Amino acid sequence: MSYDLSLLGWTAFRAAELPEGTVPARVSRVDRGAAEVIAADGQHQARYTARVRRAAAADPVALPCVGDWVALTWLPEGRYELDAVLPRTTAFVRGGVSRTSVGGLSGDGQGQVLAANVDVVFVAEPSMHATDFADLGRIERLVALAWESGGTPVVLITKSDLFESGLDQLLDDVRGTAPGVTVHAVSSLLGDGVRLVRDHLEGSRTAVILGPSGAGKSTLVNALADDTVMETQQVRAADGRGRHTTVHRELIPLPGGGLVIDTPGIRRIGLYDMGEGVDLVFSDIEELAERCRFGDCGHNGEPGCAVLAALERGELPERRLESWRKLQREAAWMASRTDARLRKEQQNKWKVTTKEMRRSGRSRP
Ligand SMILES: Nc1nc2c(ncn2[C@@H]2O[C@H](COP(=O)(O)OP(=O)(O)OP(=O)(O)O)[C@@H](O)[C@H]2O)c(=O)[nH]1
Ligand SMILES: [Zn+2]
Repeated sequence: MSYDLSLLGWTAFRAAELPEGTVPARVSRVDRGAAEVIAADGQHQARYTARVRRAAAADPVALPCVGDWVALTWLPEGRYELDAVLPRTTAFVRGGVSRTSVGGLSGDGQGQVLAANVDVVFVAEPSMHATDFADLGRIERLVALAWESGGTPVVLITKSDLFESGLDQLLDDVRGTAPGVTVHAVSSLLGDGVRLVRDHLEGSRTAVILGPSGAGKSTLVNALADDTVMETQQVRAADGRGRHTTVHRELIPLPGGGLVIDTPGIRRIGLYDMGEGVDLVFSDIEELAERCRFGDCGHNGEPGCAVLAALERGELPERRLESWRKLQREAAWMASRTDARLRKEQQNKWKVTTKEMRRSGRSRP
């Protein structure tokens, strides 16, 4: 079995970063100490070299993850080893690392990368969920997370067939919630909008689908694949003892081109790590805030507050201001945690430096 890597998203840009004498491959799944990879000559299980293990011990962000492009080296005994993770263009990180670490493979020693090199982030929110309508607050949060990853968010209002009338009104509200983000209505059941979704994957782009349980994510992947990938992805593979174990495929190539990454971690991803993502989602409020009389206006009744004025004029929904406040608090809390860690790291670094100086007989400058 051979693979055309360009269909998996391999580009000349990435090829330029491949170390000489190594073979490129994309990670389709990770296990402890090894990854399943797809190379041009087929699928392999590749163990990590000492170099990769050392880097990961120093910072878990350096661990290979689903979607990574990696460099393999061929061993004389006839198997590949995974020797390097190529720079990531985007990354979903759990645990307090921001975009600055993407590509540089450096973090604060706490992060874990859930998926890498994701181009498109579909935020799936059902038009109706049990007896509730689409949750605009959840869309805001997931769109913020999408921006934070470095990928491009696209909001999908799923199960659009459950909405009789008023779908256009709902889509308008959603567009107001996520300025500058493409919004589609999708019904996998009727096939409505599925082509629009597929168009975002043109050029072998990689996507994830975020959204609550029951949003119709699996059904959508099936619709994209024109068959039941999600059922058939429970492929049975013989393990070393000849037993059959169920292997869940996490990097799913679609027949029409493009890939979807679907891992338990990505399914559970919630509200970690929002910094600049919040500002992008709430660009309307940020713009208003710039017109407040005081630069440090808290929008709590200060004179000349443009935010509250917009609220009074009915131009800014109360709900939206409240979600913004909530996200601001969460982002501040996340930042305080990260700052505490950074301070500690700085201290440790300083300790090492002074120790080295003492050893070399120099005193502090
Ligand atoms: N009416 C309607 N129902 C749908 C549609 N898409 C999915 N469903 C139904 O919604 C339910 C949940 O769909 P799933 O695809 O399993 O949802 P999911 O997001 O993958 O859920 P988790 O696996 O729990 O994360 C199933 O009963 C589907 O049949 C749709 O377009 N319209
Ligand atoms: Zn104000």
